Amino acid sequence: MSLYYEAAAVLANSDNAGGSLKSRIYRQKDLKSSPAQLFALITEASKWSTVLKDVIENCGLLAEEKKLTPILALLLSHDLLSKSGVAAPANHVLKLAITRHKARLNAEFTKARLRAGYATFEAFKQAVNNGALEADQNVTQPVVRHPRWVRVNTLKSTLNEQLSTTFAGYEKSEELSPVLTAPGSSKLYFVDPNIPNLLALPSKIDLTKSAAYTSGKIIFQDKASCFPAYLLDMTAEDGDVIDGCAAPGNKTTHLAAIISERSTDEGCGQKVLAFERDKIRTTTLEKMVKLASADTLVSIKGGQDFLAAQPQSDTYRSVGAILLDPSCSGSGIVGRDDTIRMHLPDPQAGEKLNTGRGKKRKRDQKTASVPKPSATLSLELDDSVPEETVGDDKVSERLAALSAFQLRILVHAMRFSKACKITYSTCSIHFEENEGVVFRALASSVAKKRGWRILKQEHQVEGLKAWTNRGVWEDNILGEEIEVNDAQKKDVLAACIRCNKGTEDGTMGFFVAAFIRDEYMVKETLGSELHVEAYEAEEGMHEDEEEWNGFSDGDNAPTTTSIAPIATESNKKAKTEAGKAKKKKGNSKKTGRS
Ligand SMILES: C[S@@+](CC[C@H](N)C(=O)[O-])C[C@H]1O[C@@H](n2cnc3c(N)ncnc32)[C@H](O)[C@@H]1O
Repeated sequence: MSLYYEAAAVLANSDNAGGSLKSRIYRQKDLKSSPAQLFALITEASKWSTVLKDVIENCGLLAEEKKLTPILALLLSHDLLSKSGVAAPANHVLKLAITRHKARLNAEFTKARLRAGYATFEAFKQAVNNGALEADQNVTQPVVRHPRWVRVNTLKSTLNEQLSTTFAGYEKSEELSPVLTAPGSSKLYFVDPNIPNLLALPSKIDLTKSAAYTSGKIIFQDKASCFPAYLLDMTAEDGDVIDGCAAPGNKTTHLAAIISERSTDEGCGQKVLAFERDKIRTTTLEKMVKLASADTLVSIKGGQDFLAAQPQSDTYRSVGAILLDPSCSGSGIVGRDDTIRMHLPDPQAGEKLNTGRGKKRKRDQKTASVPKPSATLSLELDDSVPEETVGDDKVSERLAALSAFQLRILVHAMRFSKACKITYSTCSIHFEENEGVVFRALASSVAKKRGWRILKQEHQVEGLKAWTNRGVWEDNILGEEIEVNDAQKKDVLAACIRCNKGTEDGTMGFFVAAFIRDEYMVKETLGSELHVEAYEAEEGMHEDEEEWNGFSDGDNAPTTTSIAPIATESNKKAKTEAGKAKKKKGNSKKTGRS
């Protein structure tokens, strides 16, 4: 089969294969053409497809050449009109079918160029490469696209080095908005003001082949996804940090980079302990950690369930901070704007032209007509490694199960003996998985006993303190068992950080909150771990928490959640304990004890 038949088969997708264009091509084992050649032909032809559609229709090509389908006509005319020429032997049936029309196609192409206002082919080509002919560029309001966020991996490079190498020749934008509306692959960058070493670039910039990307000096990571590691604000005194849900490793490598940047002699030897329950995703995590040169700082707990880690074990005695980014509904995830659109010629266009009525009139009618939706093929260009695996259309029915799991994993993190900082994040937009989990965790007896509280906005790291999009409240979700007074509600919501998708911030939908506790509470609870365990058993904490086995386990996930109720006798006891602790803190302050 020739290159053109193979490309047409991929595009027609007759076997209804899912996935991006790349995966459709690379999945085919019996291809005669090289996958790279197929990919290049399809992507290049798609860029020109709005022009070629008109050219082919105006020539009446499809009415005359019954062997050609709209897709074949488009691919062949692309190659015929480009310098490369048609890649087939001179007597090949497809080559004969297209070259017969070379003169007319050329003439129509020249007319199309002049109509579009380009004096030379080179100028026309440049405009096409910059996406100037994309349908969405013709509307009066510029299209806002999700930017390509690039984090400079400071374990291997610096922002300045990247600006003077990978992004040399790029223009600096002082605002994000020009990057969001920049056509095609314009060379423009914006230095993010909230997260250090983060750049925003126009969505279609392809850096996948750049040396910086292939060598791990830059990492593609959405801005919002950089919040958790940055909000944790690790210092050399914080000891080790656990990443409880690590694959594919964006936040793990970010944590490693922050630890390394801030390391002092005191912090020497600080580690990231990266748990990943899924064995296949562990492989991705390992690759990413290695590529980022974070392997000396990260100890991967591959195939291990964070919930099975014993918080009081000596192994975790030096863990002072925990980052938790558990599985969620993924409702905040935005598809990358890597879709290519192939505008196909109308097979009947030529027949209309040949009915004897004036060609010009027909052309005008055709130009004015709205293309049928079926005449455009849309394909995702690339597969990215999703941070989230859950992609289920029954998600709304399962929010309760997800939030029960998220609460369980967060409360588990709160049990670690020396941990004083936790960040909890999701790429979900649902209250149930976000603020709902935060309020429930704060109301748990573990949080109360161990002195966990929310990290208020005013105490957050500079770049995030300034972030204005904060937590939201939804009535009738938490249920009567959670008592939240207005002042608590206000404080906690102000401490929660939200990102919305499709806004001028250019982020995905995301949520993050941080919890802290004072070191004196660590000492208090360390001194009485046995008491704490007994206390939690008495509270029935472990029995109350339900197991969430993930969507892959079928439909047996629980649909309800239960947590330790807030207004019980035992909670009153917790309040008394907290009161005692407060008193002790006051005393310790007086005595100078830290
Ligand atoms: C949202 S993704 C994490 C994305 C990651 N933090 C990043 O930024 O690249 C959640 C991951 O947690 C893993 N996971 C879920 N439950 C877990 C558990 N109990 N222990 C360890 N890993 C878990 C999932 O397999 C999945 O890879």
